[in-house]
Amino acid sequence: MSDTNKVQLDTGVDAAGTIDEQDPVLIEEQAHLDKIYAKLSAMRDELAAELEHGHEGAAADLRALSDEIRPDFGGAADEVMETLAAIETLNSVIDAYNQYHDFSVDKLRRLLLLLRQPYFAKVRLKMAPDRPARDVYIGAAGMTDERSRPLIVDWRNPVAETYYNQENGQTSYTVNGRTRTVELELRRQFDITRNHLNTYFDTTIAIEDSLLLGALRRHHSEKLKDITATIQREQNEVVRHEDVPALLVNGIAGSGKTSVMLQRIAFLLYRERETLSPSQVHLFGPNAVFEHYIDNVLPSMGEANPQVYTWRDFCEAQGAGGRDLGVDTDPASLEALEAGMGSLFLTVSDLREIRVGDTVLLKANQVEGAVDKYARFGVGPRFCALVTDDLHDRVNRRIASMSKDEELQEEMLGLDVDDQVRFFGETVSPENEQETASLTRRWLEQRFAAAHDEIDRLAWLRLDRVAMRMLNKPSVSASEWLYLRLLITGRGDTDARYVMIDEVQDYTTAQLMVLARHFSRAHFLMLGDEHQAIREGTASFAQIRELFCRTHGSVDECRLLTSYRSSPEITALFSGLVEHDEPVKLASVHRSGVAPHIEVLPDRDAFLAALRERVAAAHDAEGLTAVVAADDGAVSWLAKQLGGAADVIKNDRELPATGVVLMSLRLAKGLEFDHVIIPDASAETYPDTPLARRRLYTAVSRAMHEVTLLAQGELTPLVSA
Ligand SMILES: Nc1ncnc2c1ncn2[C@@H]1O[C@H](COP(=O)(O)OP(=O)(O)OP(=O)(O)O)[C@@H](O)[C@H]1O
Repeated sequence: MSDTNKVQLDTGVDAAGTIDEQDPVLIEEQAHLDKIYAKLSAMRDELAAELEHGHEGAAADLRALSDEIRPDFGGAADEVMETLAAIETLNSVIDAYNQYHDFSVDKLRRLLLLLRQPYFAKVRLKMAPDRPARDVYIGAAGMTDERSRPLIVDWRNPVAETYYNQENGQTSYTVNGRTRTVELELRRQFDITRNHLNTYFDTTIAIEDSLLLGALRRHHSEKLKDITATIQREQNEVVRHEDVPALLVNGIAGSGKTSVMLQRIAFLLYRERETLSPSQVHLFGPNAVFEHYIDNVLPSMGEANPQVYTWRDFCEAQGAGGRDLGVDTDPASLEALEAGMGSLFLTVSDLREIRVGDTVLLKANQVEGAVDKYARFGVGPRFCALVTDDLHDRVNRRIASMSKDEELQEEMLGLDVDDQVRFFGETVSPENEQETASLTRRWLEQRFAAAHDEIDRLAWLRLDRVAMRMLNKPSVSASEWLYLRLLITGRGDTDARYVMIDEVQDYTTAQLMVLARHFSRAHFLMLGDEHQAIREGTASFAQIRELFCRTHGSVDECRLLTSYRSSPEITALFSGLVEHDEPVKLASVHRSGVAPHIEVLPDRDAFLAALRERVAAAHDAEGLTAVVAADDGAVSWLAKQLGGAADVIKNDRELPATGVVLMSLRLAKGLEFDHVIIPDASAETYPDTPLARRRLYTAVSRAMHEVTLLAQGELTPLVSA
């Protein structure tokens, strides 16, 4: 936080930290809270009762309405019309009930959220010089009273921007693209638990975020928490950023990138609630431990989680699993595939028959027939769409001819009652040859429905073989396979609206090329820290910018330069590791803490004794300590040496709240701990190379309050003892 930020002026707490019960502001605000809390409670009770009775009422109404409908499709035209009209009425009544029900359930969800903490701030705003100022209370959700007057405004509402701007006096907010200038007379923060006002903070001269400092004093928690009440100004610029095709956030370790990304998802789900569903938002994280770490944030804000993947999950979901994952694929090979499309011709050995189980529905030469028919268009999206349609037709024709096969007809006639009901919705007894054939066809269509899915997922094309030939390589990676499929089909996920990539500095240009093409219509939010690129060969921010300018037209950028995680001492240690030509000034908002402990041990015995001593001490301390080793080999060796003293974290494990864990740097990505012990801070593991520098920066910056570096033999030249 900058030096210009001053301590707040008024609070309900005196210098000794005791609450002044006589403080008139505290009394007035507690009275307001009592009133709002009582209203929220009454609304909750009323709505819960209404929903309960509504269920019974709705069920009775629907029964009565459906009793009135006499299905009559065989009678005169006007009777049929009448029946159809009655069904339509019934459907619209059901829709109305559903809408009412959805609205009520959503309102109840908001009420329950607010009853935990009705609001966390208020701003007093003068909307126009000749109008009196009005108070706006801001909370995790919005709520109006029975006359539609706002009781609490959602933090994502445009007017709440005046709180996050952290400006006193003249400030502004944007509604529907128009900027409104207003006068902020008061910005008051509240610490509230249910109906109890613990304290408040007024920030009337310059802004210091007292709530933030309070929030940061706490210990590590096993799950990341939302930061709704304390989003800082630079972070708010990302959360409320206008909707652009690609937004790249470059932020130092602990600057809140992950938190900001989740707040932005909540913001988008609110602002676009009419059209955006969480399933249209895709989030890429570094590993499964991280996935568990963040999975509570959106639900705690009353929003559903998006689709979360690691690169591996994505490849597997796309059917590209089982290959090398392509994290080292050279972008040049994807470019070579693209360049090779113009001269690509398919031969019969590139094609595969279409089968379901043991039944071959189309032989490879029949598939070749479809391919040859459209070869003149050249292999690509148009060709692919035409071949696909043709293959669907061929499968349908094949099923039609199979339905005349006597053996298959016999098989259909022999279906037991359960299967008949499953396939036809009723039991059947065909009366003539035509009916038998028609039922056999319906049955075969369902039995071989998977053939159509196979056609759509390009099972008829031996993509690996084609790619190997184009690249002249003995095998292809998942990245190459996926990219070629995208080039041929021209379509990835066209329904996706937003793709969020956390830790983007760990992706290669090739991986990002695949994602940019797969989610070609989606808007991207990419967040990362170039100093935390822990693998060789990943994309630089300049390369990311260049790629997305090409694929998405433009890239907007935001920077986050304050660490909200680490103490000033730890921030100084990891910012000292940033390569020197970078003119960045990194800051911590924390009060001073403990100096880093750096110890060089002469031999293995001395090293292990020191490590065991530190681990034992960590068990007695509060919070969670992580021993972060450079790689999996080091983790195995240390696990043996430490015995049960440290809990080894492998992929897909949740973090405990306290104790000591042992994990590799790769898995520690994106996480944080009260205390980090780096057991291999030697010159051998962390030599003076740019990669080792970034790896050490990443390891050190996982620490909130304490960091210990132990080196056996020579200390890494990157730090001084
Ligand atoms: N505005 C804020 N208010 C309260 N806490 C915050 C705020 N911003 C960040 N934090 C806290 O700081 C810590 C770091 O945040 P986060 O993990 O989102 O940072 P990051 O930039 O993704 O870190 P890294 O890149 O090092 O993994 C978290 O504990 C988060 O809750």
